[in-house]
Amino acid sequence: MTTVLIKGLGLIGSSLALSIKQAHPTVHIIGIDRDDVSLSYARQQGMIDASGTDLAAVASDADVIILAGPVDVIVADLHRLAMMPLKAGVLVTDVGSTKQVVMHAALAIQQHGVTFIGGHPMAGSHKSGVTAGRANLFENAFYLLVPGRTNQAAVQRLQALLQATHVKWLTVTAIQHDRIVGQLSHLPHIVAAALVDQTQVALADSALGLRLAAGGFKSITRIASSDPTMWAAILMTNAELITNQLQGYIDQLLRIKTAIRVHDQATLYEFFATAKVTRDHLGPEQLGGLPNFYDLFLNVPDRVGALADVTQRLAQAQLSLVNIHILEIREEIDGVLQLTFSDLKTRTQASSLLADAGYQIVRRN
Ligand SMILES: NC(=O)c1ccc[n+]([C@@H]2O[C@H](COP(=O)([O-])OP(=O)(O)OC[C@H]3O[C@@H](n4cnc5c(N)ncnc54)[C@H](O)[C@@H]3O)[C@@H](O)[C@H]2O)c1
Ligand SMILES: O=C(O)C(=O)C[C@]1(C(=O)O)C=C[C@@H](O)C=C1
Repeated sequence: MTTVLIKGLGLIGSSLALSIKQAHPTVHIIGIDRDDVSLSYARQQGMIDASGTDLAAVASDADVIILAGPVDVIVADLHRLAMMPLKAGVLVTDVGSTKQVVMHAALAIQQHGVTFIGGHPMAGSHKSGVTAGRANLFENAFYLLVPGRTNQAAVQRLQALLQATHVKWLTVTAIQHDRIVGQLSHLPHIVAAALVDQTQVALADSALGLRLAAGGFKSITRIASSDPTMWAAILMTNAELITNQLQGYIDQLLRIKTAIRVHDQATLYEFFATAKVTRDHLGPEQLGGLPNFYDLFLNVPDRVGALADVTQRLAQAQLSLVNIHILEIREEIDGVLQLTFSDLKTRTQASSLLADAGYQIVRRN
């Protein structure tokens, strides 16, 4: 029997537990968390088979250890694991959002012959905690691996364990990881939080203030609802790269500020036009899109029952869906629904059916 230990049963830890159970129902999962309520919930939901609060008490039982707490906790856990007896052949991995600091902390267990693979599923949510966990959270997302000198067999062992995540595996170095993810994830979280905080202060004297926020403000600031403990740890463990990237962003804002002040229409046009071209090419398929499957993207109105209407129509016509994903739903504005089919014929039939029912097809690929 394989025993998997997951430390940190929040959004990511519980989602991994669910997907492991899906592909390997006989795997014995032990969950560790400092929060007893999360552990009871996870046991009730069948995400885990056993629970504990002390890493030292159960670490030596595990064939695989997944560290899924905030990055600073992952670092501390790696240091503690280096002092504990572990099973021969144990595979240790993490899910932290920064990798250089984690890989450095893993050196101690690696020196004891333990296999460590740095990991980071590039999917998540602004919601945190065990109740937000979903087996399909990572579907279509990139799952970045930093195997270092780990052999390919260990990488394949991890990928087989996490096969039901349906991710796209990608190997990177820790520095590559932190630079790219710093720009694509860490910086945007700072921008979102800064905008919310600054707006709150700027409109504090207005009775309406933030209540008037519409689609634009809400879509750019969704991630400002993320967990502050997790984000403080991320910024502190990727500080140098992020401060440089933040400076690049501040420089860009200052350039635009000047263009606005001097009424430099050409610069302002260029600013928006360049961003539009880049963003338009980052189509929904790059946010998801199962390889070798057939996607249909359609606009859905922001009204109760729209999602149910689409799925019911498909079910009545016996058109099977592989996956359904809401890419964007904004209040009072159409959202985009990604429907994935296993073959072209079904996708073509679904496309005609939904177009006939009045849905606007955005694209097919
Ligand atoms: N949220 C995302 O979008 C996302 C995506 C990819 C990776 N990550 C990374 O995954 C990790 C977990 O993030 P999450 O979103 O699941 O966070 P979360 O807040 O949902 O879960 C963290 C869990 O760890 C537990 N915990 C915290 N400190 C602990 C300690 N000292 N001992 C025992 N348990 C402890 C908490 O009780 C909680 O259940 C973080 O390192 C984060 O950077 C997050
Ligand atoms: O979708 C979200 O809400 C996320 O914030 C997910 C997100 C990100 O895209 O920045 C957040 C942190 C992770 O390390 C990876 C993914």
